[in-house]
Amino acid sequence: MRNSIEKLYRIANRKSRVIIGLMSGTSLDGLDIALCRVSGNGRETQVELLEFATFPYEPVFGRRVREVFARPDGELEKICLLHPWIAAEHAQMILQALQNWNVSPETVDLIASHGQTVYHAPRSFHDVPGYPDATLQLGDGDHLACATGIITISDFRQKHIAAGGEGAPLAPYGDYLLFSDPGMSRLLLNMGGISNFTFLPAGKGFDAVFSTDAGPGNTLMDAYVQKYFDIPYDADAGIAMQGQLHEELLQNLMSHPFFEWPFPKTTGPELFNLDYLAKAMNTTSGGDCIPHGDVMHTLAHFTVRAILRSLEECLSSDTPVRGYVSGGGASNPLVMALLKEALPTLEFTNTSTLGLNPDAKEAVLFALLANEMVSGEHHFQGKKGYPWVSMGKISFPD
Ligand SMILES: Nc1ncnc2c1ncn2[C@@H]1O[C@H](COP(=O)(O)OP(=O)(O)OP(=O)(O)O)[C@@H](O)[C@H]1O
Ligand SMILES: CC(=O)N[C@H]1[C@@H]2OC[C@@H](O2)[C@@H](O)[C@@H]1O[C@H](C)C(=O)O
Repeated sequence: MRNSIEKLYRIANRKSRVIIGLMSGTSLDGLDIALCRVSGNGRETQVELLEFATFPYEPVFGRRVREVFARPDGELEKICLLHPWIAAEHAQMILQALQNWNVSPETVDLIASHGQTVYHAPRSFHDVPGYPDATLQLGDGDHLACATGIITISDFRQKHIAAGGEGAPLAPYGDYLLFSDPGMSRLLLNMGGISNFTFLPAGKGFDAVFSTDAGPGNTLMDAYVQKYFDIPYDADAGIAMQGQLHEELLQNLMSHPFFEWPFPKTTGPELFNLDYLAKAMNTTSGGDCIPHGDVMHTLAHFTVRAILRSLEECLSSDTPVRGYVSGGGASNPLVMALLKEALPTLEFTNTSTLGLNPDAKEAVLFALLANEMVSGEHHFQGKKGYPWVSMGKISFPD
C-alpha cells in the first residue's frame, strides 16, 4: 500500500499525467475511452487528446443494464451483480483500446471512470422525507484497478452530493478549466440522453458560472422509436421530419413542475421516459391517435423548449455569446434547426473549434476531474450547487 501511495504522490507531482477518461451514457450505446495527456492543473490545465474511441456495447450489456436502469423497482441482486460485471466489461475494453493504440498499460498513470448511471434521484424527484439527493453509478473502481493494473479514480458524483451539489452536472468544472474566455461568454450545450449546459460569462470566476440539466435530450425520442420502430434512434430525424408540431401535446409535456424547479437542477430517464410521454398524451385531446411523425416532431420541439426555458435563467437577448454543442443531439438536424430558429443571434459550432473533439468531451471531463483530484492546488470559489471539491474515490491495483 505504501508503494502505491508513493507512486500516486510521484504522479501528482509530475508536470503531466497520462489519464484514461471513461464515460458511459444514458443511451447505453458504448463506452467512450479518451487517452489524454493532462498537464498542470486548475486554470493552467492543458489537455492533449492522444487517442479516442467509443467501444460499442454488445446487446447483452444494454439488456442487463436496462433491467435496473432508471427503475425504482430495480432488483438488488441484479444491481449487486452488475457492479463488478460492468467494471470487468470496461476493463476489457480499456485493455483492447490500449492494444489497438499500441500503448502499454504501464505507461498510463490513472483511469478516471464515470461508470454507468443506473439511477439518479435528487430530492426534488424522489421526494422521500429524510433522504438526501442521491445517485448511483455502477462499475466498481477496485475491480477496474485490479483488472488493468492502473490506479483508478471513480465514483465522482458522490462527493459532489456530499459537498452540497446534486451529483450533476459535472461538466461545468471541465468547461470552466478549459473553455472560459476573458473576452467572450461561451455556452457549452450537451445534448445526450439528457440535455445540460454550462454558461461561462466572459472573464468571470467559477462562482459566476451557470450550469444545469435542462430536460430530455435524445432519451424520449430514442425510447419512442425503439418501441414503435425497433430502431436505436431516428437517424437524421427522418421520422420526425415527416410530422408536424402538436402544440397541445407540447404544452402538456412542458407542464411538469420540473420546469419550475429552482436552478441548478438535475434529471434523468427516471422522470423523462415513455410513462411521462403517455401521461402527456392522455391529457391531450385525441392524444391516443397522434401520428408517430407528429409525436417525434413534437418531442424535438420539447427538447428545444426545455433548453430555452433554462437558458432564460442566464441569457438575455443582448448577451454576446458563442455556442458550442456536443452530444448526439447535435447530429439531429431538426433539433439544431429549431435551436437556430429560436436563437438566431447565437452561432452554434462544436468544441472542435476549441480544439476538443465533441464526442470525447465527457470522457475528457472525467480525466480532468481525476487530474484535479490528485494534483489540483486551487480551490475556486464555488456557489450553491457547484461546490469546488476534489471528487472521486482512489483504487490501487495491489
Ligand atoms: N444522425 C443522427 N440523427 C439524429 N439523432 C442522432 C444522430 N446521431 C446520434 N443521434 C442521437 O444521439 C444519441 C447518442 O448520443 P450520445 O452518445 O451523446 O447520447 P448519450 O450517451 O445518451 O449521452 P449522455 O450520456 O450525455 O446522455 C443517439 O441515441 C441519438 O439519439
Ligand atoms: C446522473 C448522471 O449521470 N447525469 C448525467 C446525465 O447525462 C447528461 C446530464 O444528465 C448530466 O447531468 C450528467 O452527465 C454529464 C457528464 C455531467 O455530469 O455533466
